[in-house]
Amino acid sequence: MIEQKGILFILSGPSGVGKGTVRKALFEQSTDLRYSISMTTRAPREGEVDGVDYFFKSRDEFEKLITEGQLIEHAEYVGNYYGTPRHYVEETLNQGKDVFLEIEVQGALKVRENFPEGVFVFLIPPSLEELKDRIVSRGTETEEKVKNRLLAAKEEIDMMDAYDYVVVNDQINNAVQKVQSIVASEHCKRERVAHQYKKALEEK
Ligand SMILES: Nc1nc2c(ncn2[C@@H]2O[C@H](COP(=O)(O)OP(=O)(O)O)[C@@H](O)[C@H]2O)c(=O)[nH]1
Ligand SMILES: Nc1ncnc2c1ncn2[C@@H]1O[C@H](COP(=O)(O)OP(=O)(O)O)[C@@H](O)[C@H]1O
Repeated sequence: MIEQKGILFILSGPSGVGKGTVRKALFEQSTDLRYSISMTTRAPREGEVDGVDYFFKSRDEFEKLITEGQLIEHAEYVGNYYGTPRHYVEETLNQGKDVFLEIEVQGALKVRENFPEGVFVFLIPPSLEELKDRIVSRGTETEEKVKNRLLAAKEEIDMMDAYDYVVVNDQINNAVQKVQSIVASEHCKRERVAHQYKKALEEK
């Protein structure tokens, strides 16, 4: 048996850029990636299922998870906590399977501290005007909140340099294809297959 850890992929970017949309489209196609379902204190939206979209927690439960060190990272975002479960991510990577996180920017920067070998992908909008249109058309924010999110987005876009890859979300399918290319290219980079051949030859 060849022991090889899986790769941790992190998709991040400003609010409203389309992270959720791209992630869902990616997972609708066949992929070997394992999606890490986050914990949150936000209330479920219509149609959302506990354990599928998120693990929905009370604030007390969430704070307990933080103190127990059960989260790799957590962030407070628009009044709610969001966090990545440690056990699932570490266990899955140790089984040699790739894990995919879709999280906001503060959390992604924290993941980088613990998983420097992770692959960080930053999703950007084709333009700030387009980002504004997407946030407005989603219809989940008041005018004031749209303004705040755009201000935050400008600061977040400045953090682009901290990432390994930048993907422009012009068309969903283009963005999904680019993410898939990144996954493929990272596999080649780490020479998983080459490594396996080498090992197999050594064992002969
Ligand atoms: N830091 C962090 N952010 C997360 C996590 N899970 C989801 N998010 C981000 O939290 C933000 C809010 O998500 P959500 O409430 O589902 O609303 P959305 O804005 O419609 O995607 C999005 O930017 C998600 O990418 C997590 O585990 N940690
Ligand atoms: N490539 C795209 N072209 C047009 N609209 C998009 C695209 N990607 C996402 N959207 C729309 O933009 C809005 C924000 O997307 P969402 O996935 O909720 O963003 P995020 O998860 O980054 O906050 C949604 O209404 C979504 O349908």
